[in-house]
Amino acid sequence: MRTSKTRPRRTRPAPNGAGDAGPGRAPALLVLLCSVAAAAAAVAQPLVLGHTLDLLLRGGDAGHWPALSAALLLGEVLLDSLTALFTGRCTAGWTASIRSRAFTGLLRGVPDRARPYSPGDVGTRLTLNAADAGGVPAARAALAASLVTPAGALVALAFVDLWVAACVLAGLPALALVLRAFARDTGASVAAYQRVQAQIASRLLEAMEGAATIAAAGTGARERRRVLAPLAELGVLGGRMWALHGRALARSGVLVPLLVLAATAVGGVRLASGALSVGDLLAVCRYAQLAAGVGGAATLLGSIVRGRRARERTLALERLPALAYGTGVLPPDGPGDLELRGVRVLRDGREVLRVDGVRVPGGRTTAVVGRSGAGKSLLAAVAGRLVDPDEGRVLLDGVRLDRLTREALRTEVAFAFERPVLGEGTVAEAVAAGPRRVSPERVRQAVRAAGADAFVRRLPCGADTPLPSAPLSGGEYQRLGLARAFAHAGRLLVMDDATSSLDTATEYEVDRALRRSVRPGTRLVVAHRPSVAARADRVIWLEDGRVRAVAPHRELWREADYRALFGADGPAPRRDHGPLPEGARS
Ligand SMILES: Nc1ncnc2c1ncn2[C@@H]1O[C@H](COP(=O)(O)OP(=O)(O)OP(=O)(O)O)[C@@H](O)[C@H]1O
Repeated sequence: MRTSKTRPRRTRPAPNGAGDAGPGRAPALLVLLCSVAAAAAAVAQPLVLGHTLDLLLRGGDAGHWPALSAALLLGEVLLDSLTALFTGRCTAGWTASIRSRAFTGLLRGVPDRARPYSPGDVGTRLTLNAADAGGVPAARAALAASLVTPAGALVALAFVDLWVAACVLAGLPALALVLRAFARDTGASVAAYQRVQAQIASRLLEAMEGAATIAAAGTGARERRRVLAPLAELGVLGGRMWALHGRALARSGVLVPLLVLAATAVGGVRLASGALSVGDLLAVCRYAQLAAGVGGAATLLGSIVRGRRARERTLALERLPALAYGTGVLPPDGPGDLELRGVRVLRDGREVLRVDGVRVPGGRTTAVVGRSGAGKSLLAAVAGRLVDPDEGRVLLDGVRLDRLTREALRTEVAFAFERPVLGEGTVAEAVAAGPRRVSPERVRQAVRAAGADAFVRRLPCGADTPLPSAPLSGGEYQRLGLARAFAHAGRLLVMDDATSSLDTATEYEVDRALRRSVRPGTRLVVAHRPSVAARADRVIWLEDGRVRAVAPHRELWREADYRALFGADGPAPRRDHGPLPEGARS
């Protein structure tokens, strides 16, 4: 096995896309400012109200004090409304930014590396988790402000009466302990809860995708049990979280009234001794309540803990390894010679592909065959650099693929897949979408070459029919994927089982049209049918991730093992297998 000395550049984490650095500090700062101002108004109120009461009790003119009390009350209401408004904006901004970073990372990531994340899991991360994560900056600002009220209340209390302040201060450590225990215990439960939530979403999505299979097999009840199986664990975890929350609230629910009662008692004694006025007692009771309000931080603390876990989960998608591109370009008018040298692909510590010294001649068609799991799709992905090999190098016209710019790579290498994803635009837009603009004429030509023109004409608005409202069969949809690849064909076209849903006659027609009317170039075709292998100039035969042979189909057909690949037994036929178009063989 030859391995390259200069390893190709490894994957690296995707950089953040432009414009998704988040809404910055401003929205959270606004939340902080408004809530601190509201807290300040709340703290000032008892002092002003107490003083107003004393003035009124004395029967004199209270002057501007009643108006000041009313203004403070109004101001607090207004500031609370502004806090709610800015909290919503801040949360929405951060949610959008976190979601878009994760989404960008997901789209940039090497597709093969995103495989462990099921669609349901990704859906949960991008929706529920992103929303929880987006709430953290506003919750953090609100938490900071929520500490201003008790702290301000304590200072004001000390200003009114030191004895009552000392009494409240003595009770606060117990409340702080309750909060600490809550934050610590909640963290673990929240992480597990989010994991199980994602598990249920994944299973549900799988079941929806396989609805036809489930209906046909009559396994609906079993599937329902499977989807809902993690529900019991979710219930336990949810119960545990609520119990923690409830316990924290219950403890602070006992502590807070006790603290207020103690403060009132001390204030009463001070009133009796003449050290406090009635207005002062009113202020003291209110301040004791505000100071003990530190317990309300438990809810905010819970949101922050939950949001931080959710952020980690969501942004794990941003950190998916992405391909790094070079600055190289391909020599103009190269024939499209592809070469794989010392290529090794490892997954989970296992070698799943090893290809060394294999050349795919330019301008010819090479089929890749092998049993299921032999490594055909991986070879196709490595050949067109959807995945970098862990070792070795792939060269197109003598240039390493990982040294090419993204543009050079994607305009010269086109892919067609078994199950293309074409988006929600019109048929024509779907075919035209790609690394470069293509003319409407080229789109029409590609649609014809893919054998799709007849059914596209029958659509309600022809090629202008939006895909979601186009009643297409699997094979028809597949042909639109082929048309897109044909429209953007460069010097290398990789077709990974891209004609699997076509009947043999249509497949043959598509092959003829491909040779006649699509830009000539190198074709690498993953094939399951002998007819496709027969039409190719050469065949790469893979077995257990290794190349067993590279030769024309007619030569390989002499081997029983090769014939067995296609379910053909018996002795080798004297003539080639499958329909051979003119000029298809060298
Ligand atoms: N991301 C991955 N993680 C783990 N194993 C992987 C990954 N990608 C591919 N493999 C493994 O590599 C082997 C080759 O996979 P590949 O999809 O290339 O097979 P294939 O020949 O195209 O099969 P089929 O004809 O069934 O599509 C399989 O054993 C597969 O499980």
